Amino acid sequence: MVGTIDLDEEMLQGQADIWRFIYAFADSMALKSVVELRIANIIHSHGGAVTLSQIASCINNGGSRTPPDINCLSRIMRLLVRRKVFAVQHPSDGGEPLYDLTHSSKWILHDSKLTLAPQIMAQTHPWLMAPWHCFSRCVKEGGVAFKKAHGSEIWDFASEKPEFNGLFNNAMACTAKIASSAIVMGYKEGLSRIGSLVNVGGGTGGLISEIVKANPHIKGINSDLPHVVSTVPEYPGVCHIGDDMFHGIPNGDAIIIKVL
Ligand SMILES: C[S@@+](CC[C@H](N)C(=O)[O-])C[C@H]1O[C@@H](n2cnc3c(N)ncnc32)[C@H](O)[C@@H]1O
Repeated sequence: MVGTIDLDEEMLQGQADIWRFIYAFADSMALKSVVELRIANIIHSHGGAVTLSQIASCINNGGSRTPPDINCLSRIMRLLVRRKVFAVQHPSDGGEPLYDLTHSSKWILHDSKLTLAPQIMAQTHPWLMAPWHCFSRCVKEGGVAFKKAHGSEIWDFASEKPEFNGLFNNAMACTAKIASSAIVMGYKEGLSRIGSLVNVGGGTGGLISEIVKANPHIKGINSDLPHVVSTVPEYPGVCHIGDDMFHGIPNGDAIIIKVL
């Protein structure tokens, strides 16, 4: 048995840190719940700060006659106010607190051009959470956490499960959209000098389509695995090629690879 612990100030701080780590997942779970409930969109659609009752009245309960649990909602919102995802004002007349968006919650609006909502839904989904439970096995046995959790590599799993394929590709597409304007600006000069560009592992093609939109002289080629390109939308000036990059990469003047 390890010796007794001397509970001095540093040990107590150490204990507090461990409790914080134990419940660190609560932040992402609370975030997931407000994305599922579309709380940021509800506040946004009111055009300003709103009460919890107003928010609750707009939650889509899927036709259920049970009203949303405001007490539960208030606890989730209290945590996310603390994390600065939402802001709260307490009216001086003692009226109900008013909740508003912050710079963080503007990133979790559904259907916004720049949003991280699909990324939150993917990363907090049990499919993508399960591998995190396999870290110690990875240390003991070696190997990849995703395969330990699901029995197959992530890309094979995606090709067999359309729902996971969609969830993952939407998450990638939203982050590609966020980065695309910086890439278009950052590589402006290089892009002006090429006639064709291949995005290897380009997912659903959002990045290459933005590059081609800003540089219509470029022929864009989006290359990814067949189960990904079979679901992608058409973009003017972009063709999609479904292949394994280890078997070959389509010809082009230049290639771009982002997060592979
Ligand atoms: C992490 S995602 C990134 C997607 C995109 N590049 C982005 O930044 O949003 C990795 C992509 O690589 C693709 N990929 C994985 N293995 C591949 C392979 N062997 N050949 C072609 N694409 C592959 C996946 O299907 C997926 O779309």
